[in-house]
Amino acid sequence: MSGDLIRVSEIFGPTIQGEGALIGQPTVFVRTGGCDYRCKWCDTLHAVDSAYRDQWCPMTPEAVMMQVEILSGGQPLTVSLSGGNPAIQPLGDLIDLGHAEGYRFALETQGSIARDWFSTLDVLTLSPKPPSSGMAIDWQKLAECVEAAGPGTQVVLKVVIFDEADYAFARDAAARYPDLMLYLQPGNHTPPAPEDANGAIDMAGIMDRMRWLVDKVSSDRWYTATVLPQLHTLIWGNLRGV
Ligand SMILES: C[S@@+](CC[C@H](N)C(=O)[O-])C[C@H]1O[C@@H](n2cnc3c(N)ncnc32)[C@H](O)[C@@H]1O
Ligand SMILES: Nc1nc2[nH]cc(C(=O)O)c2c(=O)[nH]1
Ligand code: SF4
Ligand SMILES: [Mg+2]
Repeated sequence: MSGDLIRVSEIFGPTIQGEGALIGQPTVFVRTGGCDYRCKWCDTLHAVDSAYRDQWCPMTPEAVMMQVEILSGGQPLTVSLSGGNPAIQPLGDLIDLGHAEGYRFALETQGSIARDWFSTLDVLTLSPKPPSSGMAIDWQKLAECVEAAGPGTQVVLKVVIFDEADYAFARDAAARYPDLMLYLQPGNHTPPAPEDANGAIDMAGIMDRMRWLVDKVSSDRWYTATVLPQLHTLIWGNLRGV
């Protein structure tokens, strides 16, 4: 048995990756519990708020990998590590175990904590939080995450956009990292309450925001940005475990 225990909120799939660089690709999710942020609009509070920690399960890397193998039918695919903030957890051994069996690993984090094992990931999505989140950006920490990933890991940026200030923030992020792909994702202003597993969603409102975002990117001639909705939200709304 190896390493420290990983605090797991849920493991589910296979489903498709609904966001960003790997959108549409089959994946199994490992969602860790606990986060150093409290974004106003977080859509995953059941993996953030410590009121739900009794639902989080400490697991060995071997136990997590066994669950991933059962869900994937033993056929290697990309494992998506999310949270909460998965950077809080000791995930290096899990990544090594999975790699030995042909699995790939993508991780989503806000960029507040850098880990040396970022360099063993296949894809690192950094999602710095814009003003609407109520969180303050630490550009130095984000830079440490990019540096920790190194040349062997594909690093991309993904920014959630609710309003003009968020859009300006995304432009700033793009200017700081002109060589990284940047995904703009319209915010879901109707995120689920943690106790509500099937919450309804204001799809028309999200699509209005998506159109506004496309119009802005087009009229600004911002041709290096990629605008994508949360595909899983379009398909399943706020349903959990998909
Ligand atoms: C739930 S977070 C977990 C990983 C990490 N804590 C982070 O924020 O990147 C996964 C992704 O969902 C995005 N997200 C969270 N709430 C959202 C919302 N209400 N609308 C759109 N995207 C949201 C986050 O910005 C992040 O890119
Ligand atoms: N299908 C699907 N795609 C996702 N992309 C990012 C997710 C997340 O909550 O981190 C997520 C999720 O929960 N489901
Ligand atoms: S950083 Fe991610 S998981 Fe944490 S509160 Fe913000 S959106 Fe939610
Ligand atoms: Mg989500």
